[in-house]
Amino acid sequence: MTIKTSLVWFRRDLRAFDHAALHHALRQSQTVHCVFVYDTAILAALPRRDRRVDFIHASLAELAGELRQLGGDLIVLHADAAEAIPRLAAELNADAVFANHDYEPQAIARDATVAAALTRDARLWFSFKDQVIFEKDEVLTLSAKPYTVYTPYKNAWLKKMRAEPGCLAPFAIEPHAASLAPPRAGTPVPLPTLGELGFEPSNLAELAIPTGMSGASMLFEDFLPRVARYDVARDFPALKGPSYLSMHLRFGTVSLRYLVRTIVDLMDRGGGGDGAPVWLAELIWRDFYAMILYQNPHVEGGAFKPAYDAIAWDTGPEADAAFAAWCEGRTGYPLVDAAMAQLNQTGYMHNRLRMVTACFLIKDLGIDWRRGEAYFALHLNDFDLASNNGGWQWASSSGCDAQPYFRIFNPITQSEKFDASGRFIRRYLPQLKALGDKEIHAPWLVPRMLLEQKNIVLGRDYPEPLVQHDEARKETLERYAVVKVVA
Ligand SMILES: Cc1cc2nc3c(=O)[nH]c(=O)nc-3n(C[C@H](O)[C@H](O)[C@H](O)COP(=O)(O)OP(=O)(O)OC[C@H]3O[C@@H](n4cnc5c(N)ncnc54)[C@H](O)[C@@H]3O)c2cc1C
Repeated sequence: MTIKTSLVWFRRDLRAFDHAALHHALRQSQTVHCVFVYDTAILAALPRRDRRVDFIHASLAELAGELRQLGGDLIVLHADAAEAIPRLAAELNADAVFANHDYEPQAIARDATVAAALTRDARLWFSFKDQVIFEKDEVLTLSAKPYTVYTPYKNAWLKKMRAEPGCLAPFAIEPHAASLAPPRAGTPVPLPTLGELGFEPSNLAELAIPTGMSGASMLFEDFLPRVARYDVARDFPALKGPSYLSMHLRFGTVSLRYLVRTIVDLMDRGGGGDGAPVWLAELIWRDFYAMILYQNPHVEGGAFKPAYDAIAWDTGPEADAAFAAWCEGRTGYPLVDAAMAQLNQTGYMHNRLRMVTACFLIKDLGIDWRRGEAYFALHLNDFDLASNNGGWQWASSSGCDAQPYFRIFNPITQSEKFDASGRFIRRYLPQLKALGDKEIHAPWLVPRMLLEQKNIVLGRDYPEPLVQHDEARKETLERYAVVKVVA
């Protein structure tokens, strides 16, 4: 079928290469327009200084530039996307709109609204898998059911990837770029400024967080020589262990197919050491959680295992005060507080620390995991509903393949093990700098006199611990007794 005019709607796929929707639109259409919508339905809930909006803003400038290099253009709107896309399709007289799949419940509902409006206008809606390698029900158990346990899912995923190598093939853009619609009369229109969108610049540039396709490529180049040691280095927050690509995967400034292809090729050539398969396994976790959310939309707001919804969490002013202390990094547990400072100052948090802080909120403070999930959603640069929910439900033991409810991280032991010399803690809690490597993990255990010598007064320079871990642990085991029978 040849379509006269199409519109490609960019969402979480801000790149001009290896792009499923753009590839299909170009191959099937005579003329292809491209659009990105700053969706007021999403932006309304965000703080006015948001690194993600900054990131999108910078990444769109690069995307628009790339599309122009290819002979096309990027239309950028600031509107309610569900109304704006059918309206723009009508204005352009587009016969079809192309986009890539999204698996979040609100996005699925929005896309259904757009598709219905297009159909009413006798236009077509096409969407494609792009942000994951395998989606929906592509990886099923032998009894044709969705997996709920990660390791067998991973094995089936790997087997399918080997059996169908085409799943990693790139969706070429350049050879088909002649179909891109040239800039319309009166264009290029300058992209809206952050101010015009109602936002202020965040500290993204100050943090030197690389943006756009070039930023993603730079991070991956930097990571490749380190991948062989990823299996070890990834657990120590003071080290440059992981790839820092999560924000790019979130906004699609990098192609997941390219990442997987590169790592698999490396492994096939005997490279990548012990780290490459571990890193690949993390990318598979991402597919796994996207599949879990798609198959079980009830996880947004409720426990994957419904029995866990019966747990009574602490509420009221004391719980609110404890939650505020956790958010602001004032729990008195240095590793937890340093991790929260990292999140609050940079929007990133190391994976080990996401586990530690989540576990602390739920199992030391007795606070509903959904409150922590929402806080992360607001502050994480890489916030992704599926992975964030999966991570929180893992920590609260309510998720698929979660840690057992009786497994409760000891925040001091975690600190001694994964930040033994306190390097990470000192980076974010300079007021504890003077403490020794052994003392820094639990300052309240350090004799007062010694603290005084170091000019540290608990309660003045750093908080007393909010709870005693051993007592909190006992309370948590009692709290979880309601699920014991079904766990
Ligand atoms: C409570 C909690 C909340 C989380 N929230 C998010 C979130 O909102 N967005 C997000 O992308 N990740 C989330 N994660 C997963 C993980 O912490 C981050 O993906 C990782 O820290 C990002 O850093 P990186 O890119 O350097 O990762 P790397 O270690 O380099 O891993 C490479 C990529 O694999 C994927 N990945 C790694 N670990 C996981 C995982 N456990 N689950 C799913 N995908 C994974 C990410 O896309 C990541 O960019 C969460 C984990 C927990 C425990």
